[in-house]
Amino acid sequence: MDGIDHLADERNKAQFDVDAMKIVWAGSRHAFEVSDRISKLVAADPGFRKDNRPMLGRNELFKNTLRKAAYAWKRIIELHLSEEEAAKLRFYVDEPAYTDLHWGMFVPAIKGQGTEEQQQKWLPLAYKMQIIGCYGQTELGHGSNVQGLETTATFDPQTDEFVIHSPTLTSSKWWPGGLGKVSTHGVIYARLITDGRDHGVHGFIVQLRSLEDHSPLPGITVGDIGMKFGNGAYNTMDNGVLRFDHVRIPRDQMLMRVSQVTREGKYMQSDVPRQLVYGTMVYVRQTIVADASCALSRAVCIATRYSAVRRQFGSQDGGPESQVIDYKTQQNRLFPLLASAYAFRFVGEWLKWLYTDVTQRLQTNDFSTLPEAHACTAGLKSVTTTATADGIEECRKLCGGHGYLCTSGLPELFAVYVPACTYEGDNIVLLLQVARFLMKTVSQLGSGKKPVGTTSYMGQIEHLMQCRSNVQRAEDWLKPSAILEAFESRAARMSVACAQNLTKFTNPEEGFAELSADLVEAAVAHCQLIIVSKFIEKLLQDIPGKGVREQLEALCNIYALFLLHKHQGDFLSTGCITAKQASLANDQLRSLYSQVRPNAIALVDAFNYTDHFLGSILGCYDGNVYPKLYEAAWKDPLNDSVVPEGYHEYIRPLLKQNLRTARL
Ligand SMILES: CCCCCCCCCC/C=C\C/C=C/C(=O)SCCNC(=O)CCNC(=O)[C@H](O)C(C)(C)COP(=O)(O)OP(=O)(O)OC[C@H]1O[C@@H](n2cnc3c(N)ncnc32)[C@H](O)[C@@H]1OP(=O)(O)O
Ligand SMILES: Cc1cc2nc3c(=O)[nH]c(=O)nc-3n(C[C@H](O)[C@H](O)[C@H](O)COP(=O)(O)OP(=O)(O)OC[C@H]3O[C@@H](n4cnc5c(N)ncnc54)[C@H](O)[C@@H]3O)c2cc1C
Repeated sequence: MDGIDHLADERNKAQFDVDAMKIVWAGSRHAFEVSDRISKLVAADPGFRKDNRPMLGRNELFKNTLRKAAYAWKRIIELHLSEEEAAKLRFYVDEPAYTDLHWGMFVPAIKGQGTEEQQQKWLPLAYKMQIIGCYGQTELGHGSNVQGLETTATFDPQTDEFVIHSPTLTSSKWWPGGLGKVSTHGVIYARLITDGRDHGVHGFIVQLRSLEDHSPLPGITVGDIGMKFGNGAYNTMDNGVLRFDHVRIPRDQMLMRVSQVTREGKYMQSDVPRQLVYGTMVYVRQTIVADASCALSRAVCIATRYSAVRRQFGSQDGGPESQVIDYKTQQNRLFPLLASAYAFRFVGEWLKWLYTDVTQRLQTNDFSTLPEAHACTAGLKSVTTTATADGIEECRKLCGGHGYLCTSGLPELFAVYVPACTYEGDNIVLLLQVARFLMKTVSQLGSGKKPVGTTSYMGQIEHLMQCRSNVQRAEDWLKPSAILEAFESRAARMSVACAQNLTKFTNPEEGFAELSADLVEAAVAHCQLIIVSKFIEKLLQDIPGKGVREQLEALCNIYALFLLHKHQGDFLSTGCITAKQASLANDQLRSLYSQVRPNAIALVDAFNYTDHFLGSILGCYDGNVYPKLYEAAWKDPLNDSVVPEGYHEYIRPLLKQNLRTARL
C-alpha cells in the first residue's frame, strides 16, 4: 500500500539467520524450494482468490470451490507438476474440497487395502481423476464405534456379486466429504455377510453416480447433509448422506488385501491383522499431526505480527504507546503457542518417519510395530488437534476486537480447523485407545518383555517411580535431562496409578469405564512426553545457520516448561517435582520469553507464508494494518449503498412512529 515495511525494526532485531530457519521449518532445502515456488504461484493467480469466501451463499460458495478445484487440476496438468508439487498446490489453494478426500483417503484406502490387481485397475483411473472417490465409513447412528456400523454387503453366489444395503435409517452413510454432490465412487465400509455369517466391517469400492450424466445409479439415494459451523469455512465441502437399496457390485470390488471371498463364497483371512482395515485412518491421522503445525503456525503468525503492530497504553512523555507484544501476559499466551507450532512440526516429521517404517515392515509381514503406530498416531492426532483448535481461538483473542473480524482470517481458520478434534476419530475416543496401549504395556512390565519405542522409558520404571528432580536453580530447567526425567516420571506414575486402580475392579472393562477420565489424563501425559522428547532429539541433529539452534533450544524449553506449568497439578501430585521447583520453572519461562521477544517476528517469518495463504489483514507481512482494515470495511457489500436496503420498509416507519410517540 505505502510500500513501507512497518515491521522492519522488528525484523532487524532478529538474532538468527531466518533463511536457515525457513529450511529447518520446511524439513529440507528441497521441501522449502517446492513450497516457496508453489505458494507464490498460487498467490499470484487471481483464479485462486479467496477473500470473498465469507460473503458467499452456499450454492455460490460451492460452485466457486468446484471451479477452483477444476482450475487447480488444469494448472497441475499444464505445469506438469509432480505429486509432491500438486499436493502443495492444493494445500496453498486453502479451500476444503472433495479433492482432499479423493487424494487423502480414497486413493490411500485402495493403496493400503487393495490387492495388486485391484490397485492396477482402480488407481490409474483415480490418478487421472477419471473417477472421483470418497471415504464412506461413518453412518448416522455410528461413527466412533466402527464395529457398530450397520450397512451390509451380502455375497450372492448365484451372480458372484455383493448386495450393498442400508437396512435402517441409522445405517445411512452420513458425513463423508465429497460424497454429497461430487464423488462418482466411494470406498464404502459395510458388514460382510457370506452364507448367513457376519464377518465384520470391510471396505468395498462402489460406484455411486453415472460417469455420463452424474445421476445417482439405481438403488442409490445421495445428497448433502446441510450447512456446517461458520461462514464459508468447511461449507465448501459437500459432506454427504447416502442410502443403498440392494445395490449390486461385482465380487472383485471388495478390497481384498486383508481378507478375501472366493467365487464359492468362502471367507478367507490372510495372515495380516484385521486392524489393517483401519489402515487408512492411521495414515490420515499422521498427516493431521503435520497439518496441526500448519494451522497453528498460521494463527500464531497473524497474532504475533499484529501484537507487534498494535499499541495500547504506556505512552511516556507523549511518545508512542507500548506494543502489546511487550506485555508479559501477551507473551505468556502467545509464545507457548509459537513454541507448540515448532514442536508439532518436528513431532509430525518424526511421525511420518514412524508411519513409513511401519508400512515397510507390513510389506514384509512384520506387524510388530503396528500397535505402537496406532497408539502414536491416535494420541498425537488427539493432543495436537486439541491444542491447535484452542490455540487458534486464543490467537483470535490475542488480537482483541479486530480478531473477531473475518478479515483477520482467524474466525474462518477456527471454523475450518475445529472439526479436526472430531473427524478421523473423536479425540477422547482416540486417547482411550492410547490408554489401553499404556495399560497393556504396564501390565507386561514384570513379564520380562522389554518396552520399546515410545514406551521404552517404562523400562526404567523402578527409577521413575521414586526419583526426585534435582533442579535447584531456574537455569537447571534448561538441561534436557531434567526436563525428560520430570516428563517421564510424570507419565510413568500416572499410568502406573491407573493400572493399580484398575486392579481394584473385578471386571476390567467396568474398571476401564469408571477410570476413563484418569486414563485420558495419563494418555495425554504420555503423548506430551513424546512431543517434548522428539523436540529434544531434533536438537541433537546438525542444525546449520547462525543462531538457529539457540532459537530452537529456547522454543523447546518454552514448550516443555509451559506444559510443566500448565499441568503442575500432575507433576506435584505425583511427587515428581516440588512446589519450589515448579516455581523455578516459571521463573525460567519468563526469562525465556525475554530471549524470544526480539526474535518473535523473524520466527514467524520463517514459516514463509504468503499474504494470500495467511488471508489476514492483521497478519500481513508489511504490518500496514490500519489502512488495510479501513479500506476493506468499505468493500463490504453492506456499504454498497449509504442508505441500506430495507430502510423504507423497516427503519423509516419505526422512526416516524417514534416521532409520533415523542410528540405525545
Ligand atoms: C500437510 C497437509 C495435510 C493435510 C491433512 C488433511 C487430512 C484430510 C482430512 C480431511 C478431513 C476430514 C476427513 C475425515 C474423515 C473421517 O473422519 S473418516 C472416519 C474416521 N472414523 C474414525 O476415526 C472412527 C474412530 N474409531 C475407531 O478407529 C475404532 O472404532 C476404535 C479404534 C475406536 C475401536 O475399534 P475396535 O475395532 O472396536 O477396536 P478395539 O476393540 O478397541 O481394539 C481392537 C484392537 O485393535 C487395535 N486397533 C484399533 N484401531 C487400530 C488401528 N487403526 N490400527 C491398528 N490397530 C488398531 C486396538 O489397539 C486393539 O488392539 P489390542 O492389541 O487387541 O488391544
Ligand atoms: C467435518 C467432518 C468431516 C468428516 N468426514 C468424514 C469422511 O470423509 N468420512 C467418514 O466416514 N466420516 C467423516 N466424518 C465423521 C467422523 O469421522 C465422525 O464424526 C467421528 O469419527 C466421530 O464420531 P461420532 O460423530 O460418531 O461421535 P460420537 O462417538 O457420537 O461422539 C459423541 C460424544 O461421545 C463421546 N464418546 C463416544 N464414545 C465414547 C467412549 N467409548 N468413551 C467415552 N466417550 C465416548 C465422544 O467423546 C463425544 O464427546 C467427518 C466428520 C466431520 C465433523
